[in-house]
Amino acid sequence: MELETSVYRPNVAVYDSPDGVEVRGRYDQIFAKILTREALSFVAELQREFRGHVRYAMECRKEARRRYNSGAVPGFDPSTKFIRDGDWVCASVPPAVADRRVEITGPVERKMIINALNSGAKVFMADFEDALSPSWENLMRGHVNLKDAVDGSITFHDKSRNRVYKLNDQTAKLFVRPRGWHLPEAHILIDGEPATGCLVDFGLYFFHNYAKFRQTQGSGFGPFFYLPKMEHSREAKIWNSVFERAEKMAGIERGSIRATVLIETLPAVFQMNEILYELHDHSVGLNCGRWDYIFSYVKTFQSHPDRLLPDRVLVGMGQHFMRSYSDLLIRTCHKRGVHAMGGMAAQIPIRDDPKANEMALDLVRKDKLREVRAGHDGTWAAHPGLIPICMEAFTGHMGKNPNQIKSMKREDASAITEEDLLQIPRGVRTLEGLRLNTRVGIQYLAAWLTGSGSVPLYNLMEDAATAEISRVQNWQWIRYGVELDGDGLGVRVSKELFGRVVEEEMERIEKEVGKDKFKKGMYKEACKMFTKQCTAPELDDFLTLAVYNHIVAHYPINVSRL
Ligand SMILES: CC(=O)SCCNC(=O)CCNC(=O)[C@H](O)C(C)(C)COP(=O)(O)OP(=O)(O)OC[C@H]1O[C@@H](n2cnc3c(N)ncnc32)[C@H](O)[C@@H]1OP(=O)(O)O
Ligand SMILES: O=CC(=O)O
Ligand SMILES: [Mg+2]
Repeated sequence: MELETSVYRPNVAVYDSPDGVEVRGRYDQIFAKILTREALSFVAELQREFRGHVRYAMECRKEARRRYNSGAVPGFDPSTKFIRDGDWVCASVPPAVADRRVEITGPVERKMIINALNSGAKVFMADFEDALSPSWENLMRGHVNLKDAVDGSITFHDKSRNRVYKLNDQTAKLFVRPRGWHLPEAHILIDGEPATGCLVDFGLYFFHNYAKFRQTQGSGFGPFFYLPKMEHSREAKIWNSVFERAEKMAGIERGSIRATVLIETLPAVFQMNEILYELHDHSVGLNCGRWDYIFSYVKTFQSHPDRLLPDRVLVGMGQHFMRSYSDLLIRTCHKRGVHAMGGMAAQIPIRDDPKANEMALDLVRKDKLREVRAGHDGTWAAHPGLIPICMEAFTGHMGKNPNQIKSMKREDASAITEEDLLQIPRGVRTLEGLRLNTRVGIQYLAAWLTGSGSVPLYNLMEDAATAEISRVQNWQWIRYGVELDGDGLGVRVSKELFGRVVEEEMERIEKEVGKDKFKKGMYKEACKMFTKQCTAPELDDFLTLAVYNHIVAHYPINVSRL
């Protein structure tokens, strides 16, 4: 089916919402096939049953932050030692996804979904999170696209190239990543309050696709999910209950739904066993979400000027704290019988410069070889052009074995300590680091405000997670008047210096993108928002949450109640 959304005509049609549910997003006949009364009722049930738990979990995050801001550091929880020491395993891996050596990721955009499913990767993670700007249009089109993808009917006509895209016979297995617990969905009110974004993403996708997915993709299991940005196992416990609730509603076996949790916050690295324990029969592993993890390191230690990061480009997987995190994740997953997935190298193919392209591909190759040699069972690719390199690295090492769960136990990694996981990364801080953070942060935000959640910038993939690093690092450097020790100038970061950097980088952006695009884009608005966030007295928790209102488009309040 080709997706053609219709033109908005006020007051002619409304979504058929159940009691207590109000849809404030634009009406569209195509969206109405997703926002059915039954699907909205399911989302409302999830919201009503779990909103108290979510609220409590978010309060606990705030409480933990208060402790870290008063000097505490995260660590293993003595009260759950029995879980870490216990001899238990998760449910066995579903055969359909035993082999996940290369997973491609991307936003739930129509052409990209088809390209990703056809890419030759074993898995496609369709993203409502880091790679998506969660506007109403993007979200609803995303659901329409996924439904068409799961039932196999998805097509796309690229009119400019007169090219029709459709699915190959063999496609990647689909995982869906809903938003994090912290994000609301302001276009759907339940009992007068914005719904929890991830319950909307999960609920709508599950409701419409579970049956077909289990028949065609999951060989009796599924649907499959990736779960982002959790900070504690109590958040995994909520997901586990959501899954049980969904399975009950659908009348399918407990343990059908499977999820891989991204370990991408610093507190969560101390909770990996506990997270797997909570999800148990619903788990299919953990993944190293390295970019959010770096962001979370800065956020957790926002008030610890003795734990500053060096320039963003220097915080790679070679840093002791990053290597320890990935090694302990492998050890934990393999002890519990599930996949230990690697992460995303930020390099993407560079079309117009063969030498630079070769260097970028070589960095990806090295990163993937490090992962497979360490014992990871698979990895992420941001672009179809990287799949052959990732495949080669993993297949070269694993051969025909679908994974390394049994063969790479990594018992040596049991010795990893809290000190290893928290070790301060080494490297210098430079004015160029401050400039790059600023240039990237502003351009990413400008893209996000206009509907793009992942973009190529300076030959790297940038998404919400990578942009967050730029924002929080700038904030911390300004806050503590950090000395930029890497360029021999000994300059200290101040609001004045940052102000000058912003001005100069905006001029540079204008030159780079061209006057016309600069004028038509949202660079000035993005600059204002980014500057405000970097200089705020208190660090905002999330960039995308702080600016979310700018992409909320409520249609006439009375429309859904006519
Ligand atoms: C930290 C994290 O959370 S990582 C996970 C979240 N981030 C992501 O998923 C990023 C995914 N990747 C992307 O969004 C894109 O690759 C970008 C933005 C980085 C680069 O995009 P572009 O510059 O447009 O790529 P490019 O022009 O080289 O694309 C070439 C082709 O590959 C396709 N393509 C590029 N990336 C992807 C992808 N991830 N999935 C599917 N197809 C893709 C394009 O659609 C295009 O197809 P076409 O030739 O049929 O028109
Ligand atoms: O979601 C992945 C990350 O690296 O962040
Ligand atoms: Mg992430």
